[in-house]
Amino acid sequence: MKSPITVAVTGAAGQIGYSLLFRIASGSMFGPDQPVALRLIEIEPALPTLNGVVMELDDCAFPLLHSITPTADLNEGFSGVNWALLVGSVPRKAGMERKDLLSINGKIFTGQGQAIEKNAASDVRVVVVGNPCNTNCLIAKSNAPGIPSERWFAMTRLDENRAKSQLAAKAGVHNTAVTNLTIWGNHSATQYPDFTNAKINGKSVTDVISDQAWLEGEFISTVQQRGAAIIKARGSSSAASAANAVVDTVKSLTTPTPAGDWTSVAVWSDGSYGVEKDLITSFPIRTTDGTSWEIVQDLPVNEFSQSRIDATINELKEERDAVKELGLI
Ligand SMILES: NC(=O)c1ccc[n+]([C@@H]2O[C@H](COP(=O)([O-])OP(=O)(O)OC[C@H]3O[C@@H](n4cnc5c(N)ncnc54)[C@H](O)[C@@H]3O)[C@@H](O)[C@H]2O)c1
Repeated sequence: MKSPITVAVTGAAGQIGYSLLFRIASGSMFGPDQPVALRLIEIEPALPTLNGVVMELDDCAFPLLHSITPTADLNEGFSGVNWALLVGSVPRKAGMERKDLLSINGKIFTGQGQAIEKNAASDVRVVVVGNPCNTNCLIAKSNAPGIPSERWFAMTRLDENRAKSQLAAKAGVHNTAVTNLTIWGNHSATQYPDFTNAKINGKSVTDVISDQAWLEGEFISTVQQRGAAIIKARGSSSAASAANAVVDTVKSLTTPTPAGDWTSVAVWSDGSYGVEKDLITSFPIRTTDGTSWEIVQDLPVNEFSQSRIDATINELKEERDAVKELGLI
């Protein structure tokens, strides 16, 4: 038996946590022969609810679940962790400005960044899910300067999965036929799902779907607005699909990418594709060894794509400037 991987999940008593923890504990994230030690981090008032989740995890008798540590103490929660999945954050409420949200959540992610740097294992990798996830990741990373830049990720995989599913439905194929789908930029309504470089059964999407107006219009807006559509339909935000995307994100970062394909995840910009350095931006990413990764280079970016990418990058710059002004980075 392998020795356990230690995984911290913040916001563990929340909606996403309620799906995610059971997927991790069952082996979906790290494989059927990899034991996991879970560190479940919550704010003090949510600990009783978290206790109920722990009881349910116990009741599953998962063979791979090595231990469970529920805690509101960041030092204990991040101690020796190999993966930190930062899901918890405060949702935007009616009347709250984006700046207020950045300020409230910013404070959470400064503290978590510092605690990760102080306590985590030397190989720690961090995936930020709590919104606004790109900028929260930037804040946490800026507060943990000792952790290498390539270990920080923010989640855009749910957007990639949504985009693949929309393209598959339009083309009348199974979603596995859709590959090479990049989400560029911010996980927000400005994100750009790039159909120009995506493929369906190895062919360019634009060769398979001739309805260019749909691709440039409804397809993009459906993906951008999918979160809002789910809130409207369900009365609460996407949770099981978000948890599934966290599983997919970690799996894609820990297993070699299929030849010729890539996945979407927001990473530290090294200036690729003219994106300002240091922004946490979603790019096409691939890994050959499941540890290191690279931004796929030299994809064609036409005028339409460039204008969309510029819009989402501009939003990221505005968020970065706002948190800089607040003294969070
Ligand atoms: N990146 C994505 O694709 C994506 C997709 C869906 C949701 N999200 C985001 O994920 C986050 C969580 O969503 P949810 O539906 O689980 O929300 P939720 O409100 O159900 O749960 C959030 C949990 O976080 C906890 N929390 C708040 N502050 C905390 C802190 N400082 N430390 C630890 N825990 C804390 C809360 O107590 C709560 O239990 C939200 O910000 C949501 O917008 C991101």
